[in-house]
Amino acid sequence: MPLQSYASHTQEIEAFGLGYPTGRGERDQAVLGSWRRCIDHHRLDPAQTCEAYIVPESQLRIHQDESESLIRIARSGLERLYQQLKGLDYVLLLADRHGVAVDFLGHQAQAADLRHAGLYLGAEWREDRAGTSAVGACLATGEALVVHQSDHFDFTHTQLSCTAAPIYDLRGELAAVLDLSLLKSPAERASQNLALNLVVAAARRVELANLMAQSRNDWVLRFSQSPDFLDVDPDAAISIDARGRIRATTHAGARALVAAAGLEWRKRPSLIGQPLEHFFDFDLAHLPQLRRNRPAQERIVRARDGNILFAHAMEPQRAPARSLTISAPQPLPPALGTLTAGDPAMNALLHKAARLAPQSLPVLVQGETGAGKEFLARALHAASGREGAFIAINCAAIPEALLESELFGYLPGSWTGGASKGRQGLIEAAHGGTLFLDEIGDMPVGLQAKLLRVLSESQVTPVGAHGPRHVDLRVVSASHRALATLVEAGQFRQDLLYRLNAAELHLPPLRQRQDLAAMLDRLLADLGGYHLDEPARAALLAHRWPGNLRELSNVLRYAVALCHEPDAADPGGAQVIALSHLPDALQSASAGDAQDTPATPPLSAPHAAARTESADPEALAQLLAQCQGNVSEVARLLGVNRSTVHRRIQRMLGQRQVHWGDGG
Ligand SMILES: Nc1ncnc2c1ncn2[C@@H]1O[C@H](COP(=O)(O)OP(=O)(O)OP(=O)(O)O)[C@@H](O)[C@H]1O
Repeated sequence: MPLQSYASHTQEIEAFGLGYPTGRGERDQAVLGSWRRCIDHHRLDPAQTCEAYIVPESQLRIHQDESESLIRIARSGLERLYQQLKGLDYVLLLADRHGVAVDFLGHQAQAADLRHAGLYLGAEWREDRAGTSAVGACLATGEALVVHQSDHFDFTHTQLSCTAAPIYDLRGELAAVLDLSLLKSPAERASQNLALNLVVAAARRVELANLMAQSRNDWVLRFSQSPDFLDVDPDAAISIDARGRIRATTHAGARALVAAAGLEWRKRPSLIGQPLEHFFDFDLAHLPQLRRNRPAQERIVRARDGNILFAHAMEPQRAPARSLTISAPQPLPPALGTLTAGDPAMNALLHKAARLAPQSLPVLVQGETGAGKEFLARALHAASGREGAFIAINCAAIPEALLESELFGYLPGSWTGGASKGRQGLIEAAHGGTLFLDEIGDMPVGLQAKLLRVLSESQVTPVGAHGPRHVDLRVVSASHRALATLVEAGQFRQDLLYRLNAAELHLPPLRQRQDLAAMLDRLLADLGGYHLDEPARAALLAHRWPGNLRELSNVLRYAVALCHEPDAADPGGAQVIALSHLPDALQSASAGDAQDTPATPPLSAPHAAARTESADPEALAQLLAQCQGNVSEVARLLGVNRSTVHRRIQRMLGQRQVHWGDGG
């Protein structure tokens, strides 16, 4: 494909934007998809050119810190790939999920040219900033692709040829992009086919290495279509916990599981936590037969859809893995240290949190409901050294009409329902401190634009005020919903997401934590020094904790209350919690079933009727009355979070209005 002039390049994209076919039939669909997003979604103008942007050094360090373990794991794979391509002038970039190049391998002799072209450490290739590029389009679609010369949206980059492949984390989320680029390339797009194969294979190997590094205490099952490559270069891998449930997968592993269960990829449920036998005709007990002491040709497994694969099972390493780092990790600040009892993933997350705490960088905390997102936000504030207050606001709990005045405040007389003296908003109240935006995914789209302005300009304008006021804020936000999915559905602004998630912390669900036993002891000590007998401990350890730490805390408080009752089995009322003190669901779980049932304390009839998502409105109303309108108490009794209760109340009120209206 010959190089285009600035004028014909701009014309082609503009014509495409207006719905005309492109002059070049050979344009790849993935490239055209990116052009469409650049025009319709990012509102970029092909006539406007812009040099590559390199983030400042201090920001680059934060991006590198966030991707530290990935960079370490990816490094040897990148170096191998770079060596394979030596002499061909390729540059290798590892970009994080924000599109910033956090690692780079290229000719130092060409450093100035590479930096100028954006093929350099710190270059930011997000689609909304740089237009169509291999990194940006790969981040937007999660698919590997080539963006060759005039495929680039911005004329500035049309000398480059770039090929990128996605790297997914163990939860199946896009974590990074591996990019192989050339400053000068042959005109033919097909010249990059080999680069595409190489980069896809390298990304797969990085995912495999990541899974191996993080699954030392689990079984790892690696798959291949052919026995010859099984032990040396498998296609996919999954890890399995001691109860035979999927703990982690590579991207190809996830695809293999979805195919094995005969599911459609787009409609797949969460794979993590599912038993192995949902996907294959064997279970945990069969894994030792798939170890390497048998020839690869004999290690055949059958998927539920009838497909045959070759498998290699690697048993958990019993001895704790020796740390690669020479120095001992720094102790955690006390506020953060209390959130772990030794789980390796939690420890790693908290060390990252400790590095982020003193910075003003916005942090997005993700995790299942009850996993401790607000606890972590408070600990980040405590460890930040910021002198202002910690101000928390639950965006799901405040009616939309009030949320704006709550956040921004208002001047006297600016609205009829307001206090006569006006009121300071929560954003201003957090000046010098931390603003915690809980359930940020529920913020109305109109307010999202206003919040974006506050974050980008550090200024807030109260309702009715003429001028803005400066605010010094640290924003921590949280959501149990995947915000990227909300962005795709048009319910959350992408530019706001980029403002909020400069750093992301993913809290592991309690069922994946290895410190459950120690957490039990710690929480019981905090409750006044209680102990568990063996059956009770076994039942608690076997439970799956769908409500996470909130559920655990409720169950323990319930058990503590019961173990004080006069009890024939324990006449002395010693502070020992027995199986009979636990909620019924946990007692039956200890008999081997009901693993997925939330173990909230037993409920009375209205409690039970109010508990399901399609809750009986009358039962919910009754429960609210019993708790004198205390939503937190209702949430505690139902074992759900406060925003769920608020959502149900709103639904209940809506249903009632319809009912009354019907009745005339
Ligand atoms: N580290 C912890 N130690 C002890 N209890 C905890 C811890 N973290 C959370 N909890 C318990 O879980 C409850 C819920 O915690 P938190 O509000 O931080 O969770 P969350 O993830 O923000 O929940 P939601 O998504 O429902 O808002 C707390 O009220 C507390 O009882």
